[in-house]
Amino acid sequence: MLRSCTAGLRSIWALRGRREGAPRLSMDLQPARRLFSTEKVIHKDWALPNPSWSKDLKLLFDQFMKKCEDGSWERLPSYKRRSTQESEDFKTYFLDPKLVEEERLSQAQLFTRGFEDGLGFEYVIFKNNDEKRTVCLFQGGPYLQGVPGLLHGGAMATMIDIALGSCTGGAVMTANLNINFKRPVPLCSVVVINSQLDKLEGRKLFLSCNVRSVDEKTLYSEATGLFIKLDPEKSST
Ligand SMILES: CCCCCCCCCCCCCCCCCC(=O)SCCNC(=O)CCNC(=O)[C@H](O)C(C)(C)COP(=O)(O)OP(=O)(O)OC[C@H]1O[C@@H](n2cnc3c(N)ncnc32)[C@H](O)[C@@H]1OP(=O)(O)O
Repeated sequence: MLRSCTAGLRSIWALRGRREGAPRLSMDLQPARRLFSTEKVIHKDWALPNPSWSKDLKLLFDQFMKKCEDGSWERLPSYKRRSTQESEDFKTYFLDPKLVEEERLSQAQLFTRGFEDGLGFEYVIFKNNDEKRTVCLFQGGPYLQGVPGLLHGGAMATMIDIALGSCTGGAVMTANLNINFKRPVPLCSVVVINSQLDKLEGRKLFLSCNVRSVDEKTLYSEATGLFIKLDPEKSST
């Protein structure tokens, strides 16, 4: 497993920088072109295959894309940054302007999308709206190591949080996350996170998920989460 991971790393480094394109632009470019390139990076959809994806991940991706054809499933796009409108909406709930400098905020990005291709979180989420459930395909790269050769539990927790959150829609916050780690996840392997909305009670959304190997034989983790719809009348900070 580690050998294939090293081989993967070599090709990852060879490809390094190609995905975003923009950072490789030389500094003598006109400001307008730089701005255009930056915009392209911000609006790039990261939930699409790239050369670091393993055969398993690509195969599962293709299977779910087929399921999307009749409209029962949809692939959720994933961006590094929220749109200006979304950010403004969220600010009304909890962002005290005194807490984060505007300049810092302009640099903010979703941390799961902050790694080079294949080194961190590679994932895509498919949603079935009628059944109120999602399937997240996740390949955790070598920079997410905890115990040597294994995925860090915090990285798994992050993906579980995102997978459960993707079942909710709208402005919510995680209030409680409860995870049972049953088997360690090999680094660079692909896991499937099946999440569902179990119960909606006022502003409270109760969700659960399991994390399995691609062949479904290994149950890596089980988790439950409580998400709370934000109340526009209340500030959370
Ligand atoms: C613009 C949005 C765009 C969305 C796009 C969607 C795109 C989908 C795809 C991407 C998905 C990404 C997901 C990302 C997920 C990341 C989430 C985080 O990291 S979040 C970061 C990590 N999270 C944080 O930092 C959250 C920090 N915590 C908070 O901000 C607040 O505690 C709160 C907002 C969670 C609730 O506050 P508040 O609104 O004042 O609510 P109350 O106190 O009034 O309670 C209401 C009800 O809930 C009960 N209840 C509450 N808590 C618990 C609990 N723990 N245990 C049990 N119960 C609890 C409470 O008893 C009451 O019940 P009842 O009496 O009605 O029966």
